Amino acid sequence: MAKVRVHELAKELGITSKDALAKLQELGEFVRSASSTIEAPVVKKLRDAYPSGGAKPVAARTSGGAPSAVRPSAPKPAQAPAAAPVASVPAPARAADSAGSSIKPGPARPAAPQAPAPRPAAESTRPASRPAATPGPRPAATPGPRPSGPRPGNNPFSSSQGMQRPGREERAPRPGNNPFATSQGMPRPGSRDGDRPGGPRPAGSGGPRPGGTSGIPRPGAPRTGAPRPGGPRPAGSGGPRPGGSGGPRPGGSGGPRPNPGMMPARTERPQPGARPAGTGGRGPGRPGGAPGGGGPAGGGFGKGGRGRGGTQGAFGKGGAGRGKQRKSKRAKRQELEQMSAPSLGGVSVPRGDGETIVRLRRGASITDFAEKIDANPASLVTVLFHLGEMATATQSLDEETFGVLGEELGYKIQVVSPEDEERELLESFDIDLDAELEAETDEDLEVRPAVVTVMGHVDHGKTRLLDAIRHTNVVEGEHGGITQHIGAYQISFEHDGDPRKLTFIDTPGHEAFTAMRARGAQVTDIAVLVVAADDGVMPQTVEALNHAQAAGVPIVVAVNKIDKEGANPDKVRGQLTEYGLVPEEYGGDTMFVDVSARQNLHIDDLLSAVLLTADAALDLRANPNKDARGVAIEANLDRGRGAVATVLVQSGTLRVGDNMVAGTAHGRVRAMFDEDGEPVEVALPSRPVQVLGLSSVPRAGDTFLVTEDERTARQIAEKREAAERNAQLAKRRKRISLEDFDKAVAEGKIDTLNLILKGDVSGAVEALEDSLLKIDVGEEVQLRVIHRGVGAITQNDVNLATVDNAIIIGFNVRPAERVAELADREGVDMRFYSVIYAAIEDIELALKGMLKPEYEEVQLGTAEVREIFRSSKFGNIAGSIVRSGIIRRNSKARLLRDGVVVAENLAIDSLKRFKDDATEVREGFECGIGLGSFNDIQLEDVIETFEMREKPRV
Ligand SMILES: Nc1nc2c(ncn2[C@@H]2O[C@H](COP(=O)(O)OP(=O)(O)OP(=O)(O)O)[C@@H](O)[C@H]2O)c(=O)[nH]1
Repeated sequence: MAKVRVHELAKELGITSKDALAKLQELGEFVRSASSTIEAPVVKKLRDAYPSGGAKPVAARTSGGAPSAVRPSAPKPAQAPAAAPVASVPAPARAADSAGSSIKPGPARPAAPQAPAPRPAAESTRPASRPAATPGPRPAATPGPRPSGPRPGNNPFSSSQGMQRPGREERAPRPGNNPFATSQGMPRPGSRDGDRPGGPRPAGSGGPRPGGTSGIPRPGAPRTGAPRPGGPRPAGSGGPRPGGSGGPRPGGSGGPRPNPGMMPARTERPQPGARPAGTGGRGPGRPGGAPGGGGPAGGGFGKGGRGRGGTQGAFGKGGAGRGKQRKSKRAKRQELEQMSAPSLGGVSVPRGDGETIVRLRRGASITDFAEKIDANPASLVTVLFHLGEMATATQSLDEETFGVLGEELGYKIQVVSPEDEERELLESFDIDLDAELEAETDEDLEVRPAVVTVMGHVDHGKTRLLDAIRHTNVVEGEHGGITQHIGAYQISFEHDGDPRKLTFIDTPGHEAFTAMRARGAQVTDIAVLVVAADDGVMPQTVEALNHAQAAGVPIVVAVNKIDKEGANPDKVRGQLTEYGLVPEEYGGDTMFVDVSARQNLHIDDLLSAVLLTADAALDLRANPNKDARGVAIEANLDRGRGAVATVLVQSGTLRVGDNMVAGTAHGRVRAMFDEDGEPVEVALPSRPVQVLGLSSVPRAGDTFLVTEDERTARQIAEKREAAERNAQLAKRRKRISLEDFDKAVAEGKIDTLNLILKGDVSGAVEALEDSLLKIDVGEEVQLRVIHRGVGAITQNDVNLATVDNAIIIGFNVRPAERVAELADREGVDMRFYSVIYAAIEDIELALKGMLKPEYEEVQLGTAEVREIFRSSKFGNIAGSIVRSGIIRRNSKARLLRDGVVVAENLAIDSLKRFKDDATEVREGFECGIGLGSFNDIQLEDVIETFEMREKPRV
């Protein structure tokens, strides 16, 4: 939003630019040239000086929040204390009081109470309709201009204003609160602040980093999520905390209205090509961000820099002394760009050309995006809000949300997928697994044993069957070792006269299977589905079946317990036909083998069936002549031996002494053991072995690989850990939800709505499924119930939903506590119903793209305004005390006066505790609140904050 330039205003007032400039100087406002822009209060001053001039309210033109371009004259000889309420508090007093109030009483109070009559010029932004609370006349109403005399005002930089005190000589230096004025300042015993170049504390000095360097980009430096030099940290915010304790954080506050004209704080010599400091907190395309570090301690919240400063008081501090002269071409250009930048939701953001690709890591936040496009994160939050999505600047967003935002702004956002992330990670270590596989020829590949998982309903004999199979091992007993459970084992047996091997995952049940799949590990080649012939198909049979089918793994059915009375293998065959497993003898392609695990009946037949199915359906070959790659099956921490992991080699050969990384664990293989506890020197593809020597315990399903040296392994592990942390953050948002299902379909992301149905009784689940399947879904989408079951929603359900992007429907059932947490972490949408029709209606609406989320307002907290710090640059800052709940930055807000809402649709644009940016401030504490461009704040106003939360459907 453009600000008024001197010549424009002069024209409006019917005077020449020269006159206007002269008058401004007379009024104590140094403005460089006729084309300089001026701030509302200065405009007001000039208007007041020419009362007959145009009466168009200029404040409205600047109310859009554009930062000030006022060039206050510097240095000023003396100034009024009116707008600098707490600057004169001696430093020790501030320190002593640091735990409590940031708004000091006593001598630090503004002089306003002494001068109730005229209102400061800055208040001219107040809507005219408001009843004037001040009884005295406003300056504007004063008949006749007062050309040169000092007048009450709140411009701390103006030499010609200030509250005149009786008995004081007008121009004599007086103790004031502008630490940058050469001729004033509360004398401090022993203080040499005034002598120090750059003021008492260089602006934004929050730590040891020189402000100048904070703007230097590091080309090619990978971003790990941590703040870095050249990143979004604002000028001089050198504090160790991300975001800097002193400076405006990328969250967008702290430097709510940065001054475009100012150069980076503390950057005496701007470095060519250096990124302007203060990126995080500044407006699009603006150079300075100079308000930068919140460092100044001039007021309750900060002090000024040298020579000139923005706000004294709450957010106050000055920029570098010579900023004015240093308004570079770039600064001007950016100012111009900003003026012409399109705005959405009242904010200006730099736009892409629709082709610009922005790559973001998983778990990236608006701040990360803002950094890439050089925008103000707070503006992006606003834009996103106008697009119907709510997020804070630092909250991790999912790809879809970024997509919406990017599209609006003309950027193509690519969120790096987990696979790409892993690939890129490995590529950075010169490891390219895909290229490795592609380069393999038939000569390199050798047959490997199939990897089998046994699944089935509880008590149908999985464990017993695994035992029976293990005992068929023809080489068993050769080593005389004690058989032990290591999570997997390999057997050798003869099939059609050939010696063959099979590897069994020895953790029966589909839990492990799904957990591994959820981690992207496809370990199993074939599933053996155990069904007790006397019991038939049971809920977990179906669940296991669904899991195997979802993974596209061929199934062999073991009809167990045929020795038992009442065993009815045919019934099992018939039942499973209904689930798509048609026995060969019925003309299907699934092999059914009747066995008795207890009596060791037909176990060989079962193994043959597994082999035949594997040979028929799968190409089981791998290259053994390379470094090993594989998956961790299970792991535990052993007191004596440290981390013990059972890994399955999938390709290559694993050797003792190899350096390996498994998930986020790394180390050197100290020793390997097989399932008989025998030491192993080498492990070929499909061979499970127990490995000693890892730094920590990997998770089941973590992939492992052998690296050239230990350092590489460690670095990969560390990077994976960082990536995982980020991914966790991103997952907190829903993967797929009913509300955005149609959007996902429209974007071609999915074409099937996968559902998992859980209910309290099977009748209800069936009824629900029947009704759902009857919904006319149209041609573009499909509805698939990938699993249904009776009972509470389990971890497995969530895992399955994670893998297959499904939504869980709970009918009269709830998830266990930890399951709800898991779902939340994984971003799985769970919905609960107690009326079937409600569920059907929601699904129907979702399929039609008509299910919109419902939001309700939830109050977060209230704060009472106790002090108002006026700043021509940042607008008014409400020095407040939190009366209830919490005040959170970026949250929505409204302003109440005497219980009546006087302003809606506000946002906590900036939030400070003392000089530091705060994310939130709790009840009982004081803080400085900036409401963006909204300035009509009065003492005792109540700022109420709230957020819109999605209403759960019932
Ligand atoms: N008669 C008979 N009983 C069997 C057979 N197989 C297993 N059982 C018995 O069935 C019971 C359950 O067997 P498990 O092997 O523990 O079953 P599971 O499926 O592993 O059970 P969970 O681990 O609880 O899921 C045990 O008492 C076994 O002895 C069989 O072929 N015939």
